[in-house]
Amino acid sequence: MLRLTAISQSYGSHRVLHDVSLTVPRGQLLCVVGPSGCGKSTLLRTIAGLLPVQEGTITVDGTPVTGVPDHLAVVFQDYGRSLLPWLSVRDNVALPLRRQGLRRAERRAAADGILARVGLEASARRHPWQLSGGMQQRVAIARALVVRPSLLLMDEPFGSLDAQTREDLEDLLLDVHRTDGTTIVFVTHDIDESVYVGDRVVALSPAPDSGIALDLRVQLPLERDQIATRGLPEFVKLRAEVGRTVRARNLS
Ligand SMILES: Nc1ncnc2c1ncn2[C@@H]1O[C@H](COP(=O)(O)OP(=O)(O)OP(=O)(O)O)[C@@H](O)[C@H]1O
Repeated sequence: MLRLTAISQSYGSHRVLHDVSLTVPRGQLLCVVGPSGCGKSTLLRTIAGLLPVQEGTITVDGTPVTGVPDHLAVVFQDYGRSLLPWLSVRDNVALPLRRQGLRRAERRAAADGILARVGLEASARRHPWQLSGGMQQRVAIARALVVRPSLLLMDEPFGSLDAQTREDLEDLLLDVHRTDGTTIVFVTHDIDESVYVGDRVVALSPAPDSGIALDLRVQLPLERDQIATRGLPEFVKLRAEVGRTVRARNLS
């Protein structure tokens, strides 16, 4: 379980988060929405231990976060820069396993298993620059999953992909979430996407509030379908509710 208690973060005199408290139960897929500059990435980087906590506390399974937590993986939007171009796809995915002391054959077998999972088994020997953007982001997701993270943080991971690829990766993420029960915090500026993939949607307010404007449970069937789910009255209602809250607070 991830627990944030009274978190406040500033850059100099610019306060970005104020008194944010949030509990994310194990296995939940939480989406964080809000306009550019409201602090979504700051929240994610703070949870990841990449920014020091200035005020408040963050715990993962009861342990305070003081650096990068164990069993954490992060996927950023910029897949192009996150992969090492001189390594094959398989070696990119296997890289995080070096720290776990696994032998080379074990690392490769684990990487191949995850690559099959994300539909890239045929590309294991290729290099990232030989792949499309969507395939590169699949590699980045595979590299995050290979460590079997208990907490997966994603910062607009599909933001720069075309619509079809984006939908495919949303469904891949849902499959991972359902199968592995990984706790996921997923930042997006796309309200539709947040309702489609989320178990829960939290909207952040920009300054001066700099807090949580909305915290909504998504009560949609677990089996989601890009066409059918988006046409459900409940989906339309939730999307409107998030959109109304965001607009009422001038969040987008
Ligand atoms: N390293 C930094 N130094 C100073 N100010 C920063 C830094 N990083 C972010 N900011 C500022 O903090 C605010 C929040 O930024 P943050 O990136 O967390 O927002 P965001 O909601 O993720 O935005 P986006 O959707 O554009 O990625 C912005 O006003 C931004 O300019």
